[in-house]
Order: sequence, then structure tokens, then C-alpha cells
Amino acid sequence: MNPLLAAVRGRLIVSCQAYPGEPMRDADTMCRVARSVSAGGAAGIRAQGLEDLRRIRAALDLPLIGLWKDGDGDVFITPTLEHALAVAGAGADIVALDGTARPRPDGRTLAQTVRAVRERTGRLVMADVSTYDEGVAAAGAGADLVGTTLAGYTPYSRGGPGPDLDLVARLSRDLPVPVIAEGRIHTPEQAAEAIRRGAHAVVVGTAITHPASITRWFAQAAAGAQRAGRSSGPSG
Ligand SMILES: CC(=O)N[C@H](C=O)[C@@H](O)[C@H](O)[C@H](O)COP(=O)(O)O
Repeated sequence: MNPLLAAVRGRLIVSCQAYPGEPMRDADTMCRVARSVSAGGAAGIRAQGLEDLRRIRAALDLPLIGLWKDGDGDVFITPTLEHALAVAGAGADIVALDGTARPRPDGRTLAQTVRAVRERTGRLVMADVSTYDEGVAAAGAGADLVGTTLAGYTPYSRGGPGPDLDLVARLSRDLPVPVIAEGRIHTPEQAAEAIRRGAHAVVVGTAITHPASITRWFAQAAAGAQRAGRSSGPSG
């Protein structure tokens, strides 16, 4: 097995990303977040954007999955070959890209893109998919890893508040390449269950590195309890 894949086998990879306009959308901040999750035991990092990748590459020696979210079309995770080559150039060990069958902005197929990334950079390619059929097709197109990243984020895939662990299990059982469980994994128990159901590794983002979301969960829980009524206490 490729040493990078061996290094993350059965382990946690943490996605360190902030979104446009957010206070933490800053390469230095994301690099500090990456160093913090490394201290906590992350076996790998997933990060977005060329500057974030360069900073994290320089600071940490962990396997680095890189992507570049760009454009306002349906295909926005490393949408073209040019984006993929830039992600590799910024230091990613594994280039993550949209692995769905939807048309790509540069007109290349997934298979052509994967082949070109491999030939021109030697990096591994992770295909982010949303359904079982897309996972099968992505492995057939030559992807080195398949991630469930986009499950619930295409109009035709299954969403919901939690991860699609059935998809993880089916892909892990049937694909000849490692499957990465990613997307809406919010608890340590869900992460463990993804590994138990066959995932090669598990990627957690929001629940570890996105304070606005985590705060919202707690704030809503507190407000919900308040609305439901307190059973006792001084302010009863
Ligand atoms: C759909 C999409 O754009 N997913 C992105 C892919 O890199 C990130 O925004 C997610 O945070 C990442 O996949 C990890 O998932 P979660 O944050 O749910 O643990």
C-alpha cells in the first residue's frame, strides 16, 4: 500500500477550512488550526486554497489532502485540471477533486483529469462523490481514493443531518480502492462507526474546526431546552 495511505489507515483526518467572508478565512489562522489538530492526534489534514496549502505544507509533515473550491457552478471542488495541478504545486500529497459525472468546466472527463494529474504530478487523486454509482465510476476512472464528501450536496443524492454511513459501507465493500468517510460526521461515535463499516479513514471538518457551526448547535440546544421548559432550578 502507498505509504501515505498506510499512514492514515483507520485514522482521523481533519478538514481545516473556513468559508468566504468568515473571520477565520485566513491562511495563517488555518495553519494554526492545522497545527492544533495535529497536536490532538490528527493523522492527516484536508485543506482548501493554495495559500492555506502552502502554509500548512511548510508547517506540518502530515499527509495533506488539498483542494481548491472555485466558481459558482455545480462542480466547484477543484473543478478543472488547471486547479488540480495548482493544488499539487501548492504541496498537497493527495489532490481532491469533484468525482461526480457532471460536466466539468474545462470539458475534460474525470478519467482524463485523473490521468493527467498522475502523469504530470505523480500525486494521488481523491474523487469526492455523492452516490454509490459515482463511487464505482470514479474508481473505474482511476481515482486512488474515493470520498463520500458530496453525499447530500448534489440534487440527486441523499442528505440528512448525519453522515451517509450506508454509502460508506457499500462503497467500502465493493470498491477496489480505499474509501474515505467524509461529510457531516459530527461525533466520535459516528467516526468510529465509519471505520467499523469499512472506511479506510475518516475526515471530520465542521465538528472540529468550524466554531460558528459548533456554537450554533450548542446555542440551539440551550434555546430549545429553555423553550421546552425547565423542570427545576432557581430561576424556574
Ligand atoms: C460539500 C463540501 O463542500 N465539502 C467540503 C469539502 O472539502 C467541506 O466544506 C467540508 O467541510 C468537508 O467535506 C468535511 O465535511 P464536514 O464539515 O461535514 O465534516
